[in-house]
Amino acid sequence: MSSESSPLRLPVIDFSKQELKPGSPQWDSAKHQVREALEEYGCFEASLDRVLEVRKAVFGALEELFDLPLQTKQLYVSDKPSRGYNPAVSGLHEHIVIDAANIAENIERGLTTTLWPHGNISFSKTLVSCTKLASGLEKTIRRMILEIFGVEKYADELIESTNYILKVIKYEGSETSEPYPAAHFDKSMITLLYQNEVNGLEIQNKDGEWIHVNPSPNSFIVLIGESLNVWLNGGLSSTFHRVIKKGINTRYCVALFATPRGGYQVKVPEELVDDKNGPLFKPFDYEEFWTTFYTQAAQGNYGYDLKTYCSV
Ligand SMILES: O=C(O)CCC(=O)C(=O)O
Ligand SMILES: [Fe+2]
Repeated sequence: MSSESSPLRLPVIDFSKQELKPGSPQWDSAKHQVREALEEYGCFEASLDRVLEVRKAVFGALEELFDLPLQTKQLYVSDKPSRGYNPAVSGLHEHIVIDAANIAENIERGLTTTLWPHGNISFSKTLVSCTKLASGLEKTIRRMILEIFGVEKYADELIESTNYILKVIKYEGSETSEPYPAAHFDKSMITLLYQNEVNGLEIQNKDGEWIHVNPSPNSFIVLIGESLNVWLNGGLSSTFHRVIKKGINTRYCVALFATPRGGYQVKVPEELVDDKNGPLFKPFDYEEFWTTFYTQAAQGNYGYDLKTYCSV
């Protein structure tokens, strides 16, 4: 297995067309490309021209946010673990995680007025529009994937039981080549990433090669998480990825994790199970998994994964 970054480009699939409606020729063509990209790379770039209208504002807003004094950023707390403000890890990486970010109020009142008590309308508007674009795109992609597996009848139920978690990340300039985060699978169903011009993300293809991702300014990077892998009874691999940021420029990234909502039982559909292929996973509740995850982590087991948690 090579650990070198390869100059390969991820497939780019265009989602900009307004008439992208299920059943239309444009839809079927994009769906076909999604299938091929996932088979080959387990990942792709989804281009959405509308995001260019907010690009400058998004990274301006992130800069404004992370430039706030530490004491101000620390005011944004959450009663759920790993949500809220997380200070710089080894001085290089800090992030803020917002739960149920598709509800505008959680950004407008939950985040913005905590950080700017007198309000900051342009910050809220920018983050809300970016989240709207990303969650809309995620729904389209998820529906296509369900169609590919012939289980689209579950699309509404699955999408309605989604918690969209927004994570905004700053990677400080440094010359280190240590991966952070280290190689991992996301636990989400699908993750969408939108970054500034500073690269660093690498994804591993099915041959074990690390591909250095160099996305276009109008592209979201689409990753498959472990929840979707489990729900499809192992039918789709999740994307193994890491970040190695080189150079002194600051990298900003917006990550939208589409995760199952707590209280919803994620269960492999009966259509994906037959006499030959039994269910590989037991039904699970995403938030209960995290409770076990943190218990394991407290005992020193940091690599506990969702597939281990719910495998039959
Ligand atoms: O910054 C990135 O591009 C990816 C971050 C990531 O993988 C994560 O937060 O799970
Ligand atoms: Fe990740």
